[in-house]
Amino acid sequence: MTDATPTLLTVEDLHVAYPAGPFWARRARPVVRGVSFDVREGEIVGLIGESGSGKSTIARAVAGLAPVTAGRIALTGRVQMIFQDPLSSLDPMMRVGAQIEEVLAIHRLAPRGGRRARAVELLERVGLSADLHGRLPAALSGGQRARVGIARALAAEPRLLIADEATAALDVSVQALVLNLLMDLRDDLGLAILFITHDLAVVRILCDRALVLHHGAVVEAGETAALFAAPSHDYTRALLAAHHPARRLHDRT
Ligand SMILES: Nc1ncnc2c1ncn2[C@@H]1O[C@H](COP(=O)(O)OP(=O)(O)OP(=O)(O)O)[C@@H](O)[C@H]1O
Repeated sequence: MTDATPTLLTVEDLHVAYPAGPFWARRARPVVRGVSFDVREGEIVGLIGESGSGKSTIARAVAGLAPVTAGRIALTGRVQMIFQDPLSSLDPMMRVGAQIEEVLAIHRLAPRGGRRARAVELLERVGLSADLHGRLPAALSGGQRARVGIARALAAEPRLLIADEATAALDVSVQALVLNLLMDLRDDLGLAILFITHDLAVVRILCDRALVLHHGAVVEAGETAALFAAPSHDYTRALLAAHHPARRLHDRT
């Protein structure tokens, strides 16, 4: 990563508020308050923070799916999201290959006659065999479904992937394989990834940089190694301590 690496996503002073209260007294409840960050090509950026801190809302805002009340989002190229539970994001009645081909058709990224071959290529790209093309999602393992979710996202040829707790439901060993796949995709395609997670161990392995969110605001941001080694904000220290009982004991003495 150099200064010349292109920036794919710029978020500036983002504010998001959801409608709240009864219909006769509607008001806006702010959940993201003045968040700014950028993501460069080939960079994996972690978004961490407690439940309800606004991580998914920021992801949805980048994808154009949240009620942005102020700020600016500038995105170069397409963004695709991958979710924790591919069973709910994949169509249970549709064969895996057809779901990938559907994305190719929507984005006009392969001629009708070439879609099947491209879908198989994408399955193989994520480490799945071509014969999964004709299977229904329910016939796959959790790890296979996670890979199909990634293949489907890749079909749109995004430059940025947003992974919202995408590996949280997987066994640790399967999770490691999927994280390796994401790192390979970053290396091979220059894909940037915004990775939302509760799991600080995953952030440490995967992310170049991380942003710590607290009540809808970024309280700390920096390179992952530096952030973990010397957190400067009390909230980050608390977050790290909660995940590292040994550190907490050490800090008490
Ligand atoms: N569609 C919605 N309408 C109203 N409020 C919402 C909506 N989506 C989220 N919220 C609220 O916005 C706040 C931020 O939620 P968000 O899902 O962004 O947090 P998060 O950090 O991703 O949490 P988690 O880690 O639990 O997924 C929460 O208080 C949540 O209840």
